[in-house]
Amino acid sequence: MLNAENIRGQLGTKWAARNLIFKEVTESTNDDAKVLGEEGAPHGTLVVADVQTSGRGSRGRSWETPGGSNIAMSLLIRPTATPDKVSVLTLIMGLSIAQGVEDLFAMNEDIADFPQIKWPNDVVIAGKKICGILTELHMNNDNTINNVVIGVGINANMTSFPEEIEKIAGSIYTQTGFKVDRASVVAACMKRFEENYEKYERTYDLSLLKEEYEERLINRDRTVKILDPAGEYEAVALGIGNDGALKVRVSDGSIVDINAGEVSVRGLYGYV
Ligand SMILES: Nc1ncnc2c1ncn2[C@@H]1O[C@H](COP(=O)(O)OP(=O)(O)OP(=O)(O)O)[C@@H](O)[C@H]1O
Ligand SMILES: O=C(O)CCCC[C@@H]1SC[C@@H]2NC(=O)N[C@@H]21
Repeated sequence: MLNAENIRGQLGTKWAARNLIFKEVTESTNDDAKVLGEEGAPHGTLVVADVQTSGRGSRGRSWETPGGSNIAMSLLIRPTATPDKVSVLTLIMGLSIAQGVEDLFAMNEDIADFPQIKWPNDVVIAGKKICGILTELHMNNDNTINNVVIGVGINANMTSFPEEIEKIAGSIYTQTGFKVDRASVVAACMKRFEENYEKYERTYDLSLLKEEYEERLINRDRTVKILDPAGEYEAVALGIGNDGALKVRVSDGSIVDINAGEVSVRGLYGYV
């Protein structure tokens, strides 16, 4: 069962999620974390909800978190870095979720498909997205960072999806056949995030995490379609840079950096 007591009981972290706020129902945990940030909540504060009624996705889209089966959570971080070093945190969270979910299944030989990452931060199991991440930066008036809210929606045990997302979305359960204890998922992912964040803090980039990220990069060595507002083109994904950009080889043979934001990346024959 997803509640504060069960999460706390399994939490092996020093600071991540140590200040834990659990809500049965909320509009958006990203908005809750933003308010807590304004009120001075500490680094590592985590808001978790069972039901989210106005969940926000990327590009102004909505995000479904029906009760009883999924996880909506937002982690408040207070990085002592400049704003240009913050965008990699969203990739670091994607990596942490993939690792945390895998940790739960590490001993289970029946599970063939372990979590991968579709750049920049969608966590994918057996070709379907089981997690989306929405990171929001909150600044002070003097252009320094006040806090960063990393919002994570994990489809844990959900079995039916709205028609519009049926082809793309799945849950840990639909993709592995195993029902997961949501409190364990939260604890495992927070543990991984804490370890990864401490590596990030040594360089403020991905140099110490790039290899682990690239091992899970589903786009690697594949031809992808780059959906640039200026036009679509195909390229071969090679890996990532320390700044989180996707490195691709374009048709003239040169290597180009793709930055997350305006640009989307798709497989040639579908989502991945
Ligand atoms: N629980 C859910 N699981 C998966 N997708 C969901 C869920 N709820 C809503 N969605 C929506 O499904 C769509 C998934 O789209 P998709 O992952 O392809 O795009 P994206 O990652 O937001 O952006 P990009 O175009 O950069 O890939 C989004 O519109 C997302 O908001
Ligand atoms: O579209 C995406 O892929 C990103 C989805 C992010 C959803 C999470 S759920 C918890 C947090 N609160 C929100 O309103 N959105 C994020």
